[in-house]
Amino acid sequence: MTNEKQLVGEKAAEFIQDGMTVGLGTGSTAYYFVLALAERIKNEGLKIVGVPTSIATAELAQEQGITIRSIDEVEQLDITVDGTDEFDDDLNGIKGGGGALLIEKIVANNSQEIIWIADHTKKVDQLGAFPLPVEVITEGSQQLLRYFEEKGYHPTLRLDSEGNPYVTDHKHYIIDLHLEKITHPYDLAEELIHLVGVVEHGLFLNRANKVIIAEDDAAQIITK
Ligand SMILES: O=C[C@H](O)[C@H](O)[C@H](O)COP(=O)(O)O
Repeated sequence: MTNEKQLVGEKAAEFIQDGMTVGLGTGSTAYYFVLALAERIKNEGLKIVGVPTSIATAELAQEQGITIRSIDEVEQLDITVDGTDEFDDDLNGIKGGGGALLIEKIVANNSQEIIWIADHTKKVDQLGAFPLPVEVITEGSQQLLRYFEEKGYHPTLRLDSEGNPYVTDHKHYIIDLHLEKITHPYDLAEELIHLVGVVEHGLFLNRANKVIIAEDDAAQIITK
């Protein structure tokens, strides 16, 4: 059986050119991109700088011998390759299932081109079946949970494998909103970002330029 995540990760690595500064996404699909990029660096002598979007990706990139810099050590990025939890026909998406949405969004905002890589399950007609992650500061998180409950957003505080609140790389909590259908993503994004205590949310709207998706055992490129 085809490993779809590996297929699209390897395809995305073909888009990287010598001399580029490259945003390195987070998650089980981005993992394969990082491995494929490291292969190209070893085999072809590409000189690239990677900007990781999480501690986990920074560690992986270092293990693989990729030169890394933080987002504050580069002026801007040529390209970012990242996974996604869902995306629709407009290439709007939900990200943050792996808890890395904050730096992923900062890196995305400073990238000239953004490619998402996805197995076939990630394409949806309407966003929302995947719980929408909202990164919040720890203090006041109970109040935000109550607010979301009252709004009918069906919030849950994300827990780690031991049942404790999940803590992000930047020491925040994540509240997942179980919305099922997001009919007005731009309005929701606007509401969330203005709530005091919310650091960032996982709606990535009008950001990706391309999605590489696995369909029928082949990598298909969807361009905006
Ligand atoms: O926080 C995690 C990121 O947004 C990931 O890119 C997203 O969750 C997709 O991850 P995966 O490729 O593991 O499904």
